[in-house]
Amino acid sequence: MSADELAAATEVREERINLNVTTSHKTENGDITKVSSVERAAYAFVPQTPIRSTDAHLEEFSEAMRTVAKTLRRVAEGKAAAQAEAAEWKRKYELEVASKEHKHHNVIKGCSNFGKDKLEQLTSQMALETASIDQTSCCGNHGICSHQILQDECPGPNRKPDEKMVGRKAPFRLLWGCDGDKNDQHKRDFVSFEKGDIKTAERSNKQILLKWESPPQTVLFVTKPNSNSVLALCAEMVRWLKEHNNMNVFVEPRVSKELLTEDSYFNFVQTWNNDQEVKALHTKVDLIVTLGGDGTVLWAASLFKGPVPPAVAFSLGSLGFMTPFPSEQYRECLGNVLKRPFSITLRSRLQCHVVRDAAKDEVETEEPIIVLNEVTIDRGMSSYLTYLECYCDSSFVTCVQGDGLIISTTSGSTAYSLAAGGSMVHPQVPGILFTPICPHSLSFRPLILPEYVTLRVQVPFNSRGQAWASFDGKGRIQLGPGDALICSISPWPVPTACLVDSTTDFLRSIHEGLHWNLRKSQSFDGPSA
Ligand SMILES: NC(=O)c1ccc[n+]([C@@H]2O[C@H](COP(=O)([O-])OP(=O)(O)OC[C@H]3O[C@@H](n4cnc5c(N)ncnc54)[C@H](O)[C@@H]3O)[C@@H](O)[C@H]2O)c1
Ligand SMILES: Nc1ncnc2c1ncn2[C@@H]1O[C@H](COP(=O)(O)OP(=O)(O)OP(=O)(O)O)[C@@H](O)[C@H]1O
Repeated sequence: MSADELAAATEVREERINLNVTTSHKTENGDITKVSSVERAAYAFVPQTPIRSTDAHLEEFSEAMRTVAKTLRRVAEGKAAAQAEAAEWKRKYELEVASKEHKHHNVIKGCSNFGKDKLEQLTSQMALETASIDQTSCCGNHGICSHQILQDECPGPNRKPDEKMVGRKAPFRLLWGCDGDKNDQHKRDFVSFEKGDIKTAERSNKQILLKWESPPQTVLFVTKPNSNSVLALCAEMVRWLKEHNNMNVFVEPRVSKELLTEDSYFNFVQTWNNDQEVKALHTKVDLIVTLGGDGTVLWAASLFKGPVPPAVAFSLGSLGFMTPFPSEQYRECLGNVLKRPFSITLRSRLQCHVVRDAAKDEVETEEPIIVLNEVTIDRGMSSYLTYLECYCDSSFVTCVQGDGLIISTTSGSTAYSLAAGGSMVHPQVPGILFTPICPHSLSFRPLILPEYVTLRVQVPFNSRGQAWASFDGKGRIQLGPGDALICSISPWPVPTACLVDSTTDFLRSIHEGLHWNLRKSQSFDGPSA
C-alpha cells in the first residue's frame, strides 16, 4: 500500500469515528442490539481499503509467484527434453557399439559375408516393428507365415554344417505367427498406406516362437538360495542334462560350491569368478533355467545388463507369475524347449539413470540400472509426503504428493503396481505404467504410457524431504532435492519361455495366483427378469 493510500484510508476511518451515532440492529436470532456508529464504522472498516489493498497485493504477489513457477517449469521441461534426447542418443550409440561388436565377432569367426542388412537387423533391438522379413521362412503349409526377426548367428555359406559348436552360442530364430494371412501377402509394416488410406496391415503383437537352428549346448541355472529342495532339484536336473543331452552347465559360484560339497561328480559344472565374467555370460549361455519364484526370475534377469538368453522358469515359489513350468515335469518341459520351437514372451525392461543435481546433469553411473518389474521412488523412512515432479519426454506430467511413485513394466504390473491400484497389463502390451503410491489427492488415477517415452522424476528444490529409489525391490538409492531419475525401455528384453503361450500363461497366472474375479455363481432359482 502506498503512503497516499494509507493516508486516505486513515482519513475515512477518522471521519467515521467522529460520527458516533447509536442505532438499533436486529441480530440473527431476533434480539435487538445497540450498535454505535463507531462499531459500525469499525465493521465497515474491516473489509475496506487497507485490507482490500493488502489482498490485491497478495493476489499480485501470488500471480507473480505463479509466473515464476511457470517459468521454472518451462526451464525444467526444457531440461527434461534435453535429457530425454541425450538418453535417446546414448541408447542409439550403445546399439551402434553393440552392432559393431557383433560385426567384429562375426568377422573373427570367419563370417565376413554377414550381410549389412543382418547387422542392421541386430541393431533393430528386437523391435518387432523394424524387423526384416525372411522371404524364405514362410512355411505356407499351415496358413501361418513366419517372419524372421532376429538371428543370433552368422548364417553365411562359410559355415560348415557339421562344424563343432562347443563354446559357440546356438543360433536361433524368432518367428511370429500371423494367422489369417489370407491374401498370401508377406507384410512388412504394421501400417499400410494403400491408395493413400491408412490401414492397419498387421496386428503388432503376435505370439512369438523361438526356433533353434542348431541344438543349444549351454545352460545356466539360477536358483533360489537357502532351500534344500531347490538345491536337490538343481543337482538332479544338472545330472539329467549332462547324461541325456551332454549339455555344458553354468551355475552361480554359491551353487557350484554346494554341488561340489555334495558330490565331486559335479566337477564339470562351470561358474564365474568376477564381474567381467558375468558380463560375458550372454555370449556363452544358450538357455537360462530358473528354480524358485518370481524373485529368482528377477535375480536371473539382473545378471544380464545387455542381451538376455531365453529363460525357462520352473515354479518353486508361492505365486509364480513369471514361472509357468511345473518342476515335477522338468524332463518333458526341458525336452520340449531344447528340441522344438516354443512360444516366448518378450518381457520389456526399464533402464534407469540417476542424475545428481551436484553433478551438473551427468548421469551417476555409465551403466544403467535395469529392472524387470519396476523402479519405485518413495519416502523411505521419512514421515513427510514425497514431492516428485514428473516429466514425460519434454512434457510436464504431474507432481506426486503422497507415499511415492511406481514406474513399472507390464511384467511388473501384477507386482507392486497392482498393490498400489495399477491395472494388470498383458506382458506383451508395449507400455510403461505410472502408478502413484497412496497419493494425497482424490483424482490421481494410474496411467499407462507408451513404451517409447523417457520419464524423468525429479525431487524439486522445495521438497521437504529426500526420496529413495529402489529397483525390483532392491538396492535403495537416496535422491536429494535437485536429483532426478531417468527411465526408458531398455533395448534388451527378457525372453521367457511360455508353458502354452503368452496369453494363456498370463491368464492362468492371474486366475491361479490372484484368484482374479472369483465369485460364487448366483443360483438359478432367483426372480425372473
Ligand atoms: N506391496 C507390495 O505388493 C510390494 C511391496 C514391495 C515389493 N513388492 C514386489 O516385490 C518384488 C520383488 O520380489 P521378490 O520376490 O524379490 O521379493 P519378495 O520375496 O518380497 O516377494 C514379493 C512378492 O511379489 C511377487 N512378485 C514379484 N514379481 C512379480 C510379478 N512380476 N508379478 C506378480 N507378482 C510378483 C513375488 O511372487 C512375491 O510373492 C518387487 O519388484 C515388487 O514388485 C511388492
Ligand atoms: N540366485 C539368487 N541369488 C540371490 N538371491 C536370490 C536368488 N534367487 C532369488 N533370490 C532372492 O530370494 C528371494 C526369494 O526368491 P523367490 O521370490 O524366487 O522365492 P519365494 O519368495 O519362495 O517365492 P515367492 O516370491 O513366489 O513366494 C527374492 O528376494 C530374490 O531376490
